[in-house]
Amino acid sequence: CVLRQRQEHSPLYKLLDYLLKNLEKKDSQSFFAWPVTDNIAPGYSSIITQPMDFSTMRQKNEDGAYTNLPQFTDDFKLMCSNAMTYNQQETVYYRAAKRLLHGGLKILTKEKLKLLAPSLT
Ligand SMILES: COc1ccc(OC)c(-c2cc(C(C)=O)n3cccnc23)c1
Repeated sequence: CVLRQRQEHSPLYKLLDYLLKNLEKKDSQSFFAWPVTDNIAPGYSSIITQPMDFSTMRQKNEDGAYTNLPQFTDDFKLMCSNAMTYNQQETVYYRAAKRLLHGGLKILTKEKLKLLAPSLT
């Protein structure tokens, strides 16, 4: 059998993996861990045309689909705004999304992060 060369991960991959772990910690109820299904959220797939969740973001990072930090940040914002579109303002999901968005953007837009090599942002 051909020995699979262990793929070295790029600096961007490692940064996004680190950021993902920290963002997922903010979702203590795992509302954003997996894709929202029409079973748990009636009509979801006809209202939300671009679904996004942490497991999809993780898979995209594994696949090398992110080539810079803004692409990753866009998916994070999409995930939160989907929840603030589908769910009414007074729901636990809307509030969780709003909290996650603000807490997450603080990490993602830190000046320190932007000082990283320009190729990462
Ligand atoms: C109550 O337990 C769970 C478990 C997983 C969920 O989404 C992956 C959700 C969930 C997550 C969402 C979102 C993110 O809109 N949602 C909306 C309506 C009804 N349920 C949800 C809830």
